[in-house]
Amino acid sequence: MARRKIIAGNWKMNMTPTEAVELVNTLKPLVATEDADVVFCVPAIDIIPVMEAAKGSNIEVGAENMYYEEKGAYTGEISPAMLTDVGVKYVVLGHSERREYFAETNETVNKKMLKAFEHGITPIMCCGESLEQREQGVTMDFIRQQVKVGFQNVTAEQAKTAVIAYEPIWAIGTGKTATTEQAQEVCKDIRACIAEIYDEATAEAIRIQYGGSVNAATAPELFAQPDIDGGLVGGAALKPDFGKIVNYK
Ligand SMILES: O=C(CO)COP(=O)(O)O
Repeated sequence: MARRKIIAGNWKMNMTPTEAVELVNTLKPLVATEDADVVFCVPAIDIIPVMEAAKGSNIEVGAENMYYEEKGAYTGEISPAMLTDVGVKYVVLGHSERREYFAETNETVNKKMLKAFEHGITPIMCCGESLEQREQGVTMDFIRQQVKVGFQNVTAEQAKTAVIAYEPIWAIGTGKTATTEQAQEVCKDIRACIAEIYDEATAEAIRIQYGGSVNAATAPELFAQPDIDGGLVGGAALKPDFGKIVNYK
């Protein structure tokens, strides 16, 4: 069974609601395709205007984060029900920037994963090593731990619908894309890890993206790899180039 590609933009803390609507209007015709799922993961305040602007297009809207409690005294947080209420289908969880600047751990990512599934939101769970870890040769040990803990108590049926984004930290926003071989190797190992936790059928179904300085030039080769099912794109998702990335073939 061929997995459907999923190409997502992670806008990070860019684009005011006004700018967001302009960007969607620019990108809408450029990202039209029937061959892949196209997701714009945007800041919480942009979600509703982006959904309005994207109406009638193939663009799905995702969030960049979410809290794991249902509701209550958690100043500044966004709940899963707030996202589903406006039709959000995806949420990026455990991005390395959230792990680094907002103290997210494998355990909090796991809590968010379970909540996302409970509410029918597809998580895009990020993992990836630092340059130091790569140089020390512990890349896969580190990522396996992120995946194992992140998927704790997630059922095989849920895991089949999940998305994992492999994002080497040293490749994010640096212009230094991992080589195709490096990216394919780790994505293959992540799939093997899922097969160990669950079974072959789950490993075959789960979609694994590569992220880190993906651009229109590198996307075609990366996305042609057997274990890379698309990308999570930062900087280039804010430009017309995102249309070329989506229509990489
Ligand atoms: O972090 C990323 C996507 O989540 C990658 O960002 P860049 O594409 O800007 O390197």
